[in-house]
Amino acid sequence: MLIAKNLTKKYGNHVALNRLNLTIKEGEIFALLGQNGAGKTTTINLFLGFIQPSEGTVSINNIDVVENTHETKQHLAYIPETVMLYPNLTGIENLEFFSALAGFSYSQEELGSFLSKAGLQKKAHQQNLGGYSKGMRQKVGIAIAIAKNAKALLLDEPTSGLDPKASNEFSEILKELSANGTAILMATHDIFRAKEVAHRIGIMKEGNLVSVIEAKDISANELEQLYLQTV
Ligand SMILES: Nc1ncnc2c1ncn2[C@@H]1O[C@H](COP(=O)(O)OP(=O)(O)OP(=O)(O)O)[C@@H](O)[C@H]1O
Repeated sequence: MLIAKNLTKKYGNHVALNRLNLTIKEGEIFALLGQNGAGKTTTINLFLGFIQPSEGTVSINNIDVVENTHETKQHLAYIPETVMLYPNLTGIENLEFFSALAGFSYSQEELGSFLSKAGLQKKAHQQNLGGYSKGMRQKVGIAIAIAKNAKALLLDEPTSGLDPKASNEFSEILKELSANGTAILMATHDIFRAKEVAHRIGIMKEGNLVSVIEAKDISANELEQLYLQTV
């Protein structure tokens, strides 16, 4: 569970995030939409403990991120726009390395099964990351989340630059993770993907979460109209 209470981030006089109140429950996918500079990445970085709040609190599974950054990181997986992995290691070696960093030791069979669950074709497991497409790298990122048994997954524009098929596959994997109880927060510019994958959608403007919609209550076209009227 991800909780922000009155979460605020200021840079000097500039309010990047203003009194955000948000709870994302186990198994829920929440998509954040908003123009450049609206505060989406700031929100994600606060949950990650990369930056400190100016006011308010942020917690993961009821553990305060500021007070226990190290502990909350163990519950988290993070997929940025470009997943940073070692180009000279294979998919399975990268997964082994990042699982070990998180304190997990898995057999080659287990590591392979996580990569397969994340949708990576078997023949790619033993290939160097340097030759992977963006979609394949994202899948290794997902496999790391599975290997860590992450309770929360944070994604910053994960489907930007993915082709429609890769993007669709990625959405399906996110749905599977949510069905297994992972709380997912995803910042995106892709309105249609947000509608397709998320349970709830928030629209941010100038640091404020101005609208929260249940995805099932709105069509993709209505969401686009609402977005354009809001931002
Ligand atoms: N380190 C920083 N110093 C000063 N201002 C910052 C800093 N980081 C972010 N900001 C400001 O905070 C605001 C929110 O930025 P943020 O990156 O969260 O937006 P975003 O919604 O993720 O945008 P994008 O869609 O471009 O990724 C912006 O006005 C940005 O200029």
